[in-house]
Amino acid sequence: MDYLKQCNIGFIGGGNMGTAICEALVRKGVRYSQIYVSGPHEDKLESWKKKGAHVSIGNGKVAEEADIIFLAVKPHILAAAVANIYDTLDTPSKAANKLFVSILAGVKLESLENILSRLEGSRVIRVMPNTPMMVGEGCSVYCPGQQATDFDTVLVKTILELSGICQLVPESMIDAVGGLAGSGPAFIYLIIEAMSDGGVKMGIPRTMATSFAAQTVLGAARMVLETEKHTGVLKDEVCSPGGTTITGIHALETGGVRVAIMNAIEAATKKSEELGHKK
Ligand SMILES: NC(=O)C1=CN([C@@H]2O[C@H](COP(=O)(O)OP(=O)(O)OC[C@H]3O[C@@H](n4cnc5c(N)ncnc54)[C@H](O)[C@@H]3O)[C@@H](O)[C@H]2O)C=CC1
Ligand SMILES: O=C(O)[C@@H]1CCC=N1
Repeated sequence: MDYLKQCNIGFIGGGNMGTAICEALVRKGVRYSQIYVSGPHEDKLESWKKKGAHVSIGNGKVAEEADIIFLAVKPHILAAAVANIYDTLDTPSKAANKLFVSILAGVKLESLENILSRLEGSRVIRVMPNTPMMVGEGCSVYCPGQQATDFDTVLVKTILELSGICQLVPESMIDAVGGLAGSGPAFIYLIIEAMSDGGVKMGIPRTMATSFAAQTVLGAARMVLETEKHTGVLKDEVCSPGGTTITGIHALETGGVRVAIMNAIEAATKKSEELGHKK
């Protein structure tokens, strides 16, 4: 953490996920004066600027000033975004200090290393974070590239663990983690919204229904993590024989909820693999 408070941290792309990672860092004591962010649109950088980050339109400044550089653009933008920094890091001595951290869905280490090969001596780590990092409840994984040092790996794990859990996984698992945990928050928002709709249908005011739904999801998640009981056991503890819950479970099973959720994670994983095959 000491190093994190001294180094400069860059974001090539300051959108939803870049913002979530930055917020996680700032909550733990990194200063906005250490943050460098770039993007093509001045208006989208305004909120970063107001908080005290250094903003720039081209990506060269971020590459030059930051020690750790998050690649946080959409996957199809990557090559253009990196090409934009070749002129800045034009000697091995400038590139050698740089650690790139890719959060891009689908893009493999091999492609990242190819794209960054002109920046001799640079290193890369592929990670898959999720937006709840913003509120201290992230779920991230990482996989180091060939040139990454032990220090780089510990550093990236430290950053991601500032805000939730983070585990090392083989690269072959990252697309599936993206489908489960990267995309997962959106699946859960949909479920919370549907629970809220159900509550409203049965007469609960909307604000109350949404907060009850969200707290119920939070409470159930903590029960799974803190009791370490099997989810089936926890479910059974809520279902009284002939009661309300098992009646609701029957309705869910009739609607194919398990299959729908499994299909969603399979589809998201396959989409991530597909993104990795596009150049
Ligand atoms: N949003 C999420 O929940 C997660 C996203 N990711 C990955 O994070 C990456 C970014 O996703 P989001 O933040 O959601 O997208 P976003 O669209 O919110 O942010 C992307 C940012 O890149 C900027 N940008 C566009 N062209 C650029 C260029 N040439 N140079 C520099 N910046 C440029 C855009 O102005 C925008 O601010 C994606 O590759 C995605 O796969 C990974 C995990 C979760
Ligand atoms: O939807 C996407 O492609 C990104 C990757 C994981 C979450 N959001």
